Amino acid sequence: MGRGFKVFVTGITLIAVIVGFSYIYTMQRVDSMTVKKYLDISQEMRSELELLIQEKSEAVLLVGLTLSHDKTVNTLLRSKKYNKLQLDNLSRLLQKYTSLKNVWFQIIDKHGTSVYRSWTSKHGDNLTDFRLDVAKMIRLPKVMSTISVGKFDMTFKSMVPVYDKYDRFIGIIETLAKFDSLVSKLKIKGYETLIIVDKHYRDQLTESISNVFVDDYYIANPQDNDTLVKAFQNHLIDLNSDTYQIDKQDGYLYTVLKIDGIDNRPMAYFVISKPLSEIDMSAIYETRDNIIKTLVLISIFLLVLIYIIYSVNYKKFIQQQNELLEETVEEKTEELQKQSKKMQYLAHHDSLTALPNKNLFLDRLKQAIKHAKRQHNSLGVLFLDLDRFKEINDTYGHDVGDELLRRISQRLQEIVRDDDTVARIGGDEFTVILPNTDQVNVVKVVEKIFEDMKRPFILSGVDIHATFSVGISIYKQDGETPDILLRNADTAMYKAKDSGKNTYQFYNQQMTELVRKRLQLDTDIRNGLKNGEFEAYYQPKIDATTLRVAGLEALIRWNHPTKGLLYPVEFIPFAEEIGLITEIDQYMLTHCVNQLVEWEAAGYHTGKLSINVSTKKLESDNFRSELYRLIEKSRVNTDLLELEILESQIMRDPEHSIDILRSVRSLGISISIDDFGTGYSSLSYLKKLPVSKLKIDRSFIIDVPEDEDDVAIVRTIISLAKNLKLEIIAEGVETEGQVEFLVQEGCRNIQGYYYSKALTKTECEAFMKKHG
Ligand SMILES: Nc1nc2c(ncn2[C@@H]2O[C@H](COP(=O)(O)O[C@H]3[C@@H](O)[C@H](n4cnc5c(=O)[nH]c(N)nc54)O[C@@H]3COP(=O)(O)O)[C@@H](O)[C@H]2O)c(=O)[nH]1
Repeated sequence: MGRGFKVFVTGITLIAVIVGFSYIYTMQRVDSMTVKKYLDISQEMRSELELLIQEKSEAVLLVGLTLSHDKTVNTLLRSKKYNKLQLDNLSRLLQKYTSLKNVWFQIIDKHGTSVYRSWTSKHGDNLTDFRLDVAKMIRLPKVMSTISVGKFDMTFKSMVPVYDKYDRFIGIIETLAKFDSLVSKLKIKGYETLIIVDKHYRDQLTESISNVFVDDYYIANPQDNDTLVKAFQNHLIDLNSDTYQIDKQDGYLYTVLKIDGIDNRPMAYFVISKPLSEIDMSAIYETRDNIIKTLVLISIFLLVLIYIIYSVNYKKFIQQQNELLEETVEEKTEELQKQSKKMQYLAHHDSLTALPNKNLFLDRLKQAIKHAKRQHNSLGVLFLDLDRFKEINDTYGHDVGDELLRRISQRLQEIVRDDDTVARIGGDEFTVILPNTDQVNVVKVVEKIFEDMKRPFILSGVDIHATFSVGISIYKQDGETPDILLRNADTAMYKAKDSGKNTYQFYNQQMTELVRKRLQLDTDIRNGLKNGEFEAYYQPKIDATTLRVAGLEALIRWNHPTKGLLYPVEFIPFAEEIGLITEIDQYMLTHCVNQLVEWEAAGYHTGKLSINVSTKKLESDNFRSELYRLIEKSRVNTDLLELEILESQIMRDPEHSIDILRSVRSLGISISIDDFGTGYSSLSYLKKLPVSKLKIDRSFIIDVPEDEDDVAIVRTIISLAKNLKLEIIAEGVETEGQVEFLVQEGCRNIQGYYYSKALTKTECEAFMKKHG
């Protein structure tokens, strides 16, 4: 897991914890504030009630005290004329002018007998028998203010002793008042009040006013609040609770003020209520909202902070991950490439010798064929089968056999060129691709192999001689596809086996012979050049009008040690094919230039001596420098030197030929186009070529002047030479008619048997003396 992600998770967790704790704190804070609010309201309601009770008690006491000093009351008590008392009027006045509603009076004499009741005419009954407070007052008269429960209801009560002028106790003024005003005053303050008398007064309230009891609890003012009565009936109000109570069902807050009686037992309960909806909770909600707002702001701040830290870290993390990924991808790619290379290598190579196997061989052969096709070249396929390999295996064991195969493959690779492919396609079968080659060179490679195999392989201290039977197929005469070439080489290999092993065979039997001959020729030419078997013959060129020598053409002859005198046609084309023509040309150039120098020195009239040069020689890298050196060394008169180049060879690459011929021309040497008319010269090139002479090919001369077509061709060539201001010569002239025709047409330089064949040096010297 990245650092950025850790920061993110930690941050979110932190926010969640903060939000959680803050929520709990907020709720607790709201709860405690609500509790406090309810407690305050509860306390306020109680205080309000207590104050009202106190006020009411004091008011009732004050009325009692005032009456105790009233003369009429005093007189009446002393005279016992009680019926004269009219205190109900006082009740009415109080109701009218004060907040004291429903006030009653009772006058009790010093013996405890009720002598007057303002609410009834009943009197004369002694109260000490059943009223403890009255008995107490009689014994010890003193002012008493209390709340008490009678047989009608619960009331405020004051008892004030009355004294005569001699301070003798003569009676008691008892003032009674109901709670109505108190309830209505609380209502004004927004509180509903239910006054409940404890159940142990149940029996005492024989003439109860409200007549409503709930579980023997007397409800003093049921008419004031029906909801409260029902809540009490439904036990939603706990009378003994000394704190507030919440009635969520009806939406009220209750608080109970308990008042004990004179006997210290619970006497009455004032249930004060306030609708929850009227309690001002705005301060609490405001505080709650402020806390939430602060919380939200802190969370947003933390979120932003975390986002910034996270994004910074995340970018780093992504970058690290990318780098890591790149590294991993690179490593894996390298690994895969290595594995793939290894797999490819194994799929394409022989495990014993590490040589290409058959698959790779066929693939390489396919490529070589494509290349040969494009370049118009041939290629050779060798199929080598070890002779008597089974015997070697059986005699020396498989390990030696394997080692032999390994060593053979090493040697084969050393013998061939880098471009060649050696493959092992079977137990003792090897194949070789020799691109861009011909039959002769193929055989040379095979013979090199045979030569190398003459060296024994020393394995486990034993000299082992290995020989091969080799089959050869050549693209494209023996096949144009890898399969066919391989199959034909294989077939040829079997022929080689049948021919007694340790030999090679071309797929085409005649070719084997031909190649053998050519190979022999190759060796012979090299030896001939070394041994001075080649000789220059010279054929005179005659000016038919003067019959004098106009020039000489050097023509090669080969004094073959076994075959006698050989003409160029028997070896020049082959020498061109295998590249030896350049050495032959060099030999002729050197030899003829020196001969020319010699003849000139001797005073022979040679005219221009023309030497045949192949374009291979012309195009060779050092041709110009060699020629230059030769001229320098021999001090030959280059005006007497002419090179004859075949038209067909020039026209293979005329642009290139132009450059070379120009450089030759710059040395003062003339250039003649040989066999003109057969090489399809383009007139535009002809104009550009730095040549000075055209030689009409013998094939056009043979049938003139009889053949009209040849006559027309010869005329055209002569006319072309004239127009291009080139010299003209005809070759292969054998008859007088041909001479006459040519002279008549304007070609006076004649070469041919009519005048002379090619002559040896001595013969030529004699000819020149005669026609010089
Ligand atoms: N690169 C080199 N090419 C050479 C060289 N020497 C010769 N050649 C090439 O060989 C071609 C054949 O030459 P050759 O066999 O010597 O024949 C020449 C003449 O003997 C023959 N000739 C001449 N007159 C007649 C004739 O009246 N009748 C007839 N049947 N043959 C005749 O023609 C050959 C000369 O031809 P050309 O060279 O075209 O003038 C030869 O064509 C050369 O291309 C060499 O040293 N290097």
